[in-house]
Amino acid sequence: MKMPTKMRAAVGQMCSTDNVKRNAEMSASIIRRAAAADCQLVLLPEAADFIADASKLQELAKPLDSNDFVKRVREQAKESQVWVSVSIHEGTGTERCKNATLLISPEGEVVQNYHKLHLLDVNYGNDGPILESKTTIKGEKLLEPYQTPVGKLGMLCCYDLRFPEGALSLRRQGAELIAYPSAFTMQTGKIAITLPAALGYVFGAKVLLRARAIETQSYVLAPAQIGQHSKERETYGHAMIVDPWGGVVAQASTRPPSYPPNEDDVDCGTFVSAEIDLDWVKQIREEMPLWEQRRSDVYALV
Ligand SMILES: O=C(O)CNC(=O)[C@H](CS)NC(=O)CCC(=O)C(=O)O
Repeated sequence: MKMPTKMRAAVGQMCSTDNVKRNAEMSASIIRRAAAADCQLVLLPEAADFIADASKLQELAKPLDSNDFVKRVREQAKESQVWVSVSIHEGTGTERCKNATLLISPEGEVVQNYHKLHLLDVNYGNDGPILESKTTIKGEKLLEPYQTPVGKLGMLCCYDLRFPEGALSLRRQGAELIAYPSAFTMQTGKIAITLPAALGYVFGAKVLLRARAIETQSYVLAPAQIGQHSKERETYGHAMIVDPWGGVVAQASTRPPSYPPNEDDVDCGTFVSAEIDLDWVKQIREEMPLWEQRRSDVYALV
């Protein structure tokens, strides 16, 4: 009998605050509900553990072996019997943390820990300057795509989106799905398009997420933070799933949760899901064999 190849993945959208315990319960709630909706893989956004003032980093960023947030998410993955990916601030015992994306099995084990390669050190418009490297140690390697029931999952994170080499390299290593857990800034969320000016703004990251999906012929999974996290921090949302032709097949509501947050409402996170069709991925790659047509005689391959 042919194994079923159509499975479901979910991307979460939430508004993490400096209340780690609450963020853990919000994460668990998304996992529980997505599992009940027949998803085998649930992705939670960047900084799911907390979004807080840099002065609180030392206190809140815990190493993996003593991290109550991670413990709670692992328990829920096990209870709900799903694969989970979640991004956190991993404490290192130094002044800076690592921007870590964990992959957790349905047994509740952490099977991968990817550290964000590209840090958001920028100075533009109303957002800037932002210096992620002040608080974060950058990662040093890509991890080999991991075989999940939904497909081979390659891990990247948020700002990594702007460096297509990472996605191309993961595809070369066999990725069928590429994850970009994110906390998009308000300014990069919107990019101005000049023609026609009347249309105003399009969502910049959406352009990039679709480009990464099209050029790697892979599903792109982007869970996201949304809304007002504190007086100072706001993110853009737009959690989405893009199919390997670049179609946005799922996008979360653009409505942010209320601020200040209702601390008792741990079910205010949302998720959207999509069917993942690996037969189609295979077919697209056969019909348009980009990886056999690359010109290594002309340019360096990633
Ligand atoms: O650690 C935290 O508190 C949460 N992390 C973030 O918000 C990170 C770094 S500050 N955000 C991004 O990388 C957005 C990139 C972006 O928006 C783009 O490339 O368009």
